[in-house]
Amino acid sequence: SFKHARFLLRGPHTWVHQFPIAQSSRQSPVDLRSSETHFDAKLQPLNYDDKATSSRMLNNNGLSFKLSFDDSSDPCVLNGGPLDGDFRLNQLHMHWGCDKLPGSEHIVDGNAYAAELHMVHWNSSKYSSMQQAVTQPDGLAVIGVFIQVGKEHEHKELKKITDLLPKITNEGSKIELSGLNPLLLLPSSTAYWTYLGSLTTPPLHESVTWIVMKEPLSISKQQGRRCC
Ligand SMILES: NS(=O)(=O)c1cccc(F)c1
Ligand SMILES: [Zn+2]
Repeated sequence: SFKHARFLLRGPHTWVHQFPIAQSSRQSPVDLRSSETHFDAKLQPLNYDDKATSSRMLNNNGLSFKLSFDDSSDPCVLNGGPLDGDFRLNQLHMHWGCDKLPGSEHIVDGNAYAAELHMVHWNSSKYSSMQQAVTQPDGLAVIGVFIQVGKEHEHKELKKITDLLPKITNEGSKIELSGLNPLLLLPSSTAYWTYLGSLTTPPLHESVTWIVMKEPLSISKQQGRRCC
């Protein structure tokens, strides 16, 4: 939201003054060290029950974009994986760097990616809105998908988003985007890491079950240039 945008400009090291939770126990992002992960046979495959058709793309803070979904009617529902119950897709957004600077929030064995897509869902089995769920320890599930700049391979569904970026360069500008299928934004491999964490930006609520896909998506070099 706008009121938190100014913290993004100051950087994470300043957040602890306003948000002491930044020093707490389940803060995200983390460095995912494969040697410290373990296979959990109880984990189910991720499942999307339905595919959202309508969404609104917004340049939410001049630094990034947010694609908001209508999670009241025709919800896009995620379940399975580490989740108990249904989680409705509320918004998706991306964190990116610029040119050679990586922008992913999670890193894997110390390596960062060019960008990271976040698909934010709230627990509609237990709560009645995103606003109510966002402060609860089992309130949110965020799927993180790493993005690397590939050679030719342009990810079709992601292209629907990056092609629109030049149209929302100003803060607060909005554009409709219908027919996006979040399922197609997931990589072909369903392998994922999962851990209990938090929002990665203020207000840093410790309400997120993170599901980080192991396989990155690729975007072409010129698509990546639109993200600067
Ligand atoms: N970057 S993130 O942890 O997905 C996030 C930050 C703030 C609000 C939100 F709904 C999701
Ligand atoms: Zn995010």
